[in-house]
Amino acid sequence: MTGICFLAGRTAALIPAAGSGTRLGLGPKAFVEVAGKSLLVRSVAALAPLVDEVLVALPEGSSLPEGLPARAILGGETRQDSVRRLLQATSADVVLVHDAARPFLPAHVVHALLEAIPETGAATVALPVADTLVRGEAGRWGGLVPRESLWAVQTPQGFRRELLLRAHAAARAEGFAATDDAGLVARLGLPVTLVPGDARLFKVTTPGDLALAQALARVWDAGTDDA
Ligand SMILES: Nc1ccn([C@@H]2O[C@H](COP(=O)(O)OP(=O)(O)OP(=O)(O)O)[C@@H](O)[C@H]2O)c(=O)n1
Ligand SMILES: C[C@](O)(CO)[C@H](O)COP(=O)(O)O
Repeated sequence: MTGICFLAGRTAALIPAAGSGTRLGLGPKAFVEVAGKSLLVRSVAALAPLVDEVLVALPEGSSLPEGLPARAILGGETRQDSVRRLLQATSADVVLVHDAARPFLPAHVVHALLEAIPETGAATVALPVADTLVRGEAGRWGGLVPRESLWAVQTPQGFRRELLLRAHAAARAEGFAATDDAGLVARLGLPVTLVPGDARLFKVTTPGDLALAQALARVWDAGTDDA
């Protein structure tokens, strides 16, 4: 396999990029550009050197930019559907699922994730919560939520492919929907390793996130941050 030598077999990056970007309001989000490069191009470029193949789930009627080192498939109705289709389109032994909407992916995070996968077969990048957390009740302070032991889940998430296929099949059979893939594995009662993530891995979801991404791109593209 390419680059990483502590995992046996082939590794594929699976990039769900078929969302409509409703909260951002600029059309299909993966094609929105930050400093001249789309979120999708940035995510593929971060992963392609570290894996054997890259597969991308796209919205109907769209195609990959020319020259991008990736293969496209048609995405599904939901993120979960898109990831299931991606899983079915590869025979890799290990898969890394990464949101196109998280364009700033440091290589050291991918290395740490790949290193963590063999122990349990399932691992996700996540960040310990740093803010005070509170329940909102009708717009008022409804009570503190202790933040100790709480992590905010990011992507990439890495799995033995067979394990994630099993988790997706079980979820589909039972009509269960989760907002991420590690949650489907955890739901089977199986362990998921948490790998410390990175603040720069935020998901571009709202116009405010896009403004942050434009600012970060200036140092990221100049190579003047510490990634
Ligand atoms: N049917 C879908 C829905 C989402 N995604 C992908 O899953 C990732 C996380 O989804 P999100 O940030 O929610 O993107 P959107 O669904 O595009 O955003 P919104 O919910 O605001 O419409 C994105 O890379 C998105 O393209 C996908 O592949 N297929
Ligand atoms: C997968 C994910 O990015 C982990 O935090 C998140 O759950 C995606 O959520 P979304 O509502 O589909 O953006």
